[in-house]
Amino acid sequence: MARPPHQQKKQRKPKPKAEAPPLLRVSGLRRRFGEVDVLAGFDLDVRAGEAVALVGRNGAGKSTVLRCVTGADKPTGGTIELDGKPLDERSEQVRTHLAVVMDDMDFFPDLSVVEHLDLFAKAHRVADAQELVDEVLHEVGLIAQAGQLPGTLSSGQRRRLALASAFVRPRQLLVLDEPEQRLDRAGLDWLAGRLVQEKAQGLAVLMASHATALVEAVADRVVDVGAHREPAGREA
Ligand SMILES: Nc1ncnc2c1ncn2[C@@H]1O[C@H](COP(=O)(O)OP(=O)(O)OP(=O)(O)O)[C@@H](O)[C@H]1O
Repeated sequence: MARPPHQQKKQRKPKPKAEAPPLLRVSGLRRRFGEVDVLAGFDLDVRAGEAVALVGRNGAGKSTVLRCVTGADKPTGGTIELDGKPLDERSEQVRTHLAVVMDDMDFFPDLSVVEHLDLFAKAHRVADAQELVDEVLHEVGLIAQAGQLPGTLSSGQRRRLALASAFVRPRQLLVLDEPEQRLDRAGLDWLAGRLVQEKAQGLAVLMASHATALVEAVADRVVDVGAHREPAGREA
């Protein structure tokens, strides 16, 4: 039986959700090399749970954006904020937000695969580091190579180690520069699945990529860096 009106629970309309502030906000980013403005006012927002792919021709400036975001390069102008704080603060919070896999990752020549991952996990004070390292080693297919030194790995295995290092540490934003490089078909499928899973867990992904299938599988938004500029050699 229906309750009299004064006893009925009020059906509250759900309040419209204020749009979450972006985890990463890049505003008016400029980077000049010599006489060339590689980036001339680049804007980008990336929200938690979102993947953004930077695409574009060779030399468009994709890695330059990522290098500025990770603090590896210093912009000529503009601002970069991570969780509302200027990136150049390099605060503990900012450092623990970012997991980075760039093109040119170096490894210690005298530390084995498992020692690298242990180092990453323990340096970031991960609880149950050993368990997580073991899980990730299995996941990236490097369990048989756990005791090998980086110099004895194939280039694809080194790429898997670089990716593994991002998955054994805390992170809110994953920055990946052409993560598809040197991965075989199975590796590409695994990576796509893993990045979709990262998003589902509320993490943000920013990657530069030339791999159309990976971009299509993972990215919520695709940003063509330097789309407004002519390819090298065609500029007036
Ligand atoms: N340290 C540097 N000194 C001078 N020029 C640089 C430097 N770093 C990058 N550049 C130039 O900036 C431009 C953009 O380079 P960037 O690596 O960002 O391109 P990209 O879009 O990532 O290209 P690719 O698809 O080939 O990886 C290129 O013309 C490059 O030569």
